[in-house]
Amino acid sequence: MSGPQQMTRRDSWEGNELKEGTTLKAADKACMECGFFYVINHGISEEFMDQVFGESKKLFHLPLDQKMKLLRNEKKRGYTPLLDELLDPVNQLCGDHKEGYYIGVEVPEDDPEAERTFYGPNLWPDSDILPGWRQTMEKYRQEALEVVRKIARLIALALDLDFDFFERPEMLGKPIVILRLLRYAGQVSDPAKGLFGAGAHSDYGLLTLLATDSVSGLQICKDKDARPRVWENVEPIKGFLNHLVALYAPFQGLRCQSWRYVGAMEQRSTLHRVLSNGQERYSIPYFVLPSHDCVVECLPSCQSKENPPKFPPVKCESYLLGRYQDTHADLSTYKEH
Ligand SMILES: O=C(O)CCC(=O)C(=O)O
Ligand SMILES: [Fe+2]
Repeated sequence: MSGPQQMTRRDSWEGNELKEGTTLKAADKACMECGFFYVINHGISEEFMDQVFGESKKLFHLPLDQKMKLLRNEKKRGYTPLLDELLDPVNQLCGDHKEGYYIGVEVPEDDPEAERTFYGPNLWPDSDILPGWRQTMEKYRQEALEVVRKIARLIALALDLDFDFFERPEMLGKPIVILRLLRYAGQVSDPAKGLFGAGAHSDYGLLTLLATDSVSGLQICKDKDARPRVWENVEPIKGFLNHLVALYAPFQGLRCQSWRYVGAMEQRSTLHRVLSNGQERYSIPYFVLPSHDCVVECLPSCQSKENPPKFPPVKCESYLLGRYQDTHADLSTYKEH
């Protein structure tokens, strides 16, 4: 039997016991009702978060030709220029008004694992230009993964699974993680004209941990099928500068069909987008997916004869690859650079 009491006994959140499952219930409710929740007291210091944002800013403020030398490669690592990504082709006139930088799991070129689609060496800015940059990002990637693991335990318990369900080797044992630095340049969004900081989309993984600065812009739509769609602001929380937003992205079968929001979203995480108000804005989503070979299918605790799986099983690697191909510009577009 798994449940709140077991979580209290076996684990704690940085020393704060999960009293009578209060945190568990809150996370469960947040996932059920909207798929987004704030995470505070997560153990990553405010000072370090400031450092990570500071380093991100330094990278984006490099001259464009230097950033283009780090243009994303076939492994989806490196710099993505303004307009590179088009998340909502139906409603967007052009790509997102944001630039980004992808950092994944670091696997040396000569390691056989580097052949995996989403593993391999990262592209790092020259340490003469940005000293300590790589170390800061690697440290953040590590610390954020620990936070994700803890949240995954809560979600497992909420789904009535063993608390370590997501820690199995094919899941978060060898996860695909993608740390992405983002900068919204401040071009004012205008939905009526099809101009967005980031077009409406659902994330693709198991969980996204999103760090934002204090500039507004993120919005969610709890029911993507409602017409007109209702968009709600996800404001940075005042008084808790150092917070993260966790987006439970119920990756295909990791979703629980009996959960209201999953029913509403059909298969993906809560729809969200970014509208820019003219101010420069920085954010750092951290996408966590299971291993390449994980066959993602409906959880046993979420199906029955009356409620059979809605989607066929899919391999994590193929699914993610498809989503990237659908949303990013063809690399040949940048050939002239
Ligand atoms: O910048 C944000 O707040 C959200 C970014 C986002 O949704 C994404 O990159 O998937
Ligand atoms: Fe997203």
